[in-house]
Amino acid sequence: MSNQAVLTSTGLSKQYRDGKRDVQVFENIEFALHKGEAVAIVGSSGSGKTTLLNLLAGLDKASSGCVEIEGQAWDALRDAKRSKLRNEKLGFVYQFHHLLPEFSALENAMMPLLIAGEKTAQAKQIASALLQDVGLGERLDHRPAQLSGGERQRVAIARALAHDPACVLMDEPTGNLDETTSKEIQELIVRLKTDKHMAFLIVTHDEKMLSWMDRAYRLSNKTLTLI
Ligand SMILES: Nc1ncnc2c1ncn2[C@@H]1O[C@H](COP(=O)(O)OP(=O)(O)OP(=O)(O)O)[C@@H](O)[C@H]1O
Repeated sequence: MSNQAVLTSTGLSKQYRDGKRDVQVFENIEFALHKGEAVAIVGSSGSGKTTLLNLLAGLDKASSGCVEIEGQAWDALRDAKRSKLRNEKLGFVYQFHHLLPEFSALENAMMPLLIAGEKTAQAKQIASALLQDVGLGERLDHRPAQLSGGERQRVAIARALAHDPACVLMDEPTGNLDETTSKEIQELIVRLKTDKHMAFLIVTHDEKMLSWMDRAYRLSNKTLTLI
C-alpha cells in the first residue's frame, strides 16, 4: 500500500443558512484518504455524511477549510477544470444509482469511458469485464427497468470503476444487495485497492463492511472520530 494521499481535507467546516440562523453541520474536519485504502464513514441520519462526501468531491463549497485531490485544491480550479478533474479522478456510487433509463447495462457502464474519449470497442471490453466481475455477465443488454434494484446498483458500481479512478466515493453501496452479492462487491473492492491502489471512501450502515475496511470513522457531534 502506498502512503500517497489521494483526498485530504484541512479544517473543513460547513454550515447551512436555515431561515435567520446558521446551522453548523461539522467543524474542522481533518481527513486523509491514501492510495489503496478503503475507509468507512458511519453516522446517524442527518449527521452530515452526504454533505461531507459532496465537499470532498468538490460538488459543494465549504464554509471554511480546504479539500485537495492529489494535491490540487478544488477551490483553486474554475468550473470546467474542476469537472474535468472530477471525471478523471473520481468514481461515484450513490444510494440512488442514477442510471440512464434508455441505455443498456453495458452502455451505462461504458459512459465514463466514452466521456473520457476512449474508443468504443475498448470501452465495451472494459465495461463488460467489470459487469462480469459484479455478476452481471448475462445482463449486458438489459435496460435499468429490466433489472432488479440490486442489479442496478451493481451496474452503478461497474460504471464508477470503469475509467480507473484514483478514488471511489460510495454512499451505501451495498444497501439493497443480498449477502452473496455484497461479498462479491467486497472482493472486487479489495482486489482493486490491492492491484490498482484505488482508494475507496464508503458511507455505510452495514456493520459487516467495517470488518474488512482499513479504517472507520463516525461523524457525530460535528466531528469525525476514528472508531
Ligand atoms: N441544502 C441544505 N440546506 C439546509 N440544510 C441542509 C441542506 N442540506 C443538508 N442540510 C442539513 O444538514 C444536515 C446534514 O445533512 P446530510 O444529508 O449531510 O446528512 P446525512 O448524514 O447524509 O443523512 P442521511 O444518512 O439521512 O442521508 C441535516 O441536518 C440536513 O437537514
